[in-house]
Amino acid sequence: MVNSPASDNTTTANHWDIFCVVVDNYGDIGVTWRLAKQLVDEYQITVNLWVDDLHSFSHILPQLNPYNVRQYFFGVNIIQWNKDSIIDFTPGEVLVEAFACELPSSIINQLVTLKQTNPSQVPLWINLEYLSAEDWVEGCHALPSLQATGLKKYFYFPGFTPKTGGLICEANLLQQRDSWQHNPQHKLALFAQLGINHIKAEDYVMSLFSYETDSIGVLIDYFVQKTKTSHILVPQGKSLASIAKHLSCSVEELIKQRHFQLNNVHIHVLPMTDQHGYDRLLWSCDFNIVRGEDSFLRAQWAGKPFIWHIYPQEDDYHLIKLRAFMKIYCDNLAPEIANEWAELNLAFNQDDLTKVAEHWQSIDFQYLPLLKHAKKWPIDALNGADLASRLVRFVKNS
Ligand SMILES: Cc1cn([C@H]2C[C@H](O)[C@@H](COP(=O)(O)OP(=O)(O)O[C@H]3O[C@@H](C)[C@H](O)[C@@H](O)[C@H]3O)O2)c(=O)[nH]c1=O
Repeated sequence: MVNSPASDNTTTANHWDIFCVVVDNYGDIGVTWRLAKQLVDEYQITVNLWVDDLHSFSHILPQLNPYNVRQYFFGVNIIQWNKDSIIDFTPGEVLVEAFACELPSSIINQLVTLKQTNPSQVPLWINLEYLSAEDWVEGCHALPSLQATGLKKYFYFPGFTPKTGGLICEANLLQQRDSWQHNPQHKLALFAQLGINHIKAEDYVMSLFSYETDSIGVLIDYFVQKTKTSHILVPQGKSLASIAKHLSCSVEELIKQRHFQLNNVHIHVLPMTDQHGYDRLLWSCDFNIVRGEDSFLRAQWAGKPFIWHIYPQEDDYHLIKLRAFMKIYCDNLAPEIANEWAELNLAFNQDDLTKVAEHWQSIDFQYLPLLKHAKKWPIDALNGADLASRLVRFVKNS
């Protein structure tokens, strides 16, 4: 990490600006932060990452000072913004508006003026959309939309097929994961670093980063009945409320005590770490429960079986997205395992506790084929090109 502060944002015309509004939780900033780091690291692009909420950001980048308007980490210029604070914006080559966050009118006006005076200098304006495995994504990816101002904005859809914008995955990530998983000492060292010294290499370890759901209690009860020692590692967040409810204690107690034991089950409350640390946590567990968009993808890159607790949307639209993903994930999986895994995910997301218990047990018995599938999946999902490389190519060809 190079740490010399960016003095201002008057970087070369050849820079990219990424704008992010933190709607909720960490997914919006999580995705844009990964993309910004990768564009710098692998494509030597100068990137300004404009973020409205540095407090949320600091949960996944602990070195960040939430009160500093401009700072520089991993080669990325991080700039705090709100509609009124943008006075010295210099357009670069590309302007990424993440997840339809609205750009300030001052910037739009600047682009309109540029179009009139120097059209070749107008940055390529891209709206980076949320990830979905639905079929319609292919047809909408990379379409331009003419704005009332005469400017053109392109819709960039990440996705799981060659005709979409791809998936964020750094060039060497899967090799790094393989060498990490090759030696069990890596995971034990990580657990020790997180303050847990008594996990043995053969223990069953699950990470849990979900929204609130009573399904978690069902899984705890399942592990309690088993003779094998299990550890549930819970980064501090929304899952704790459900654990506290199940254990009839308070979230504060969980956070204070950090370790709870029920028979052979150990529940450990972890601090949130940076993304690098979180990836390694996912690589180190036998099973991961993840959520939202970014941790969902990182669980896939971990090559381990997982449950996706999808971000809830109005009219249960999220279940359509969940089904679309499961359909492609299960494509090369034996139908009886695929069915159990899909039913488990549906039940978990719908708080259907009886079905969670039933399908979790089946999945537990089918762990090895599911693991084999999870290991192979990233190559199928990436289709030869990750999101950053497709995005850079898209910019070059536009
Ligand atoms: C637990 C943990 C997570 N993280 C990171 C991983 C991810 O980048 C980020 C979590 O983001 P997600 O997994 O996407 O889940 P999320 O629930 O935090 O974010 C959600 O926000 C909503 C507004 C969006 O609509 C959703 O699609 C989704 O993005 O936090 C760490 O860096 N360290 C940690 O210790």
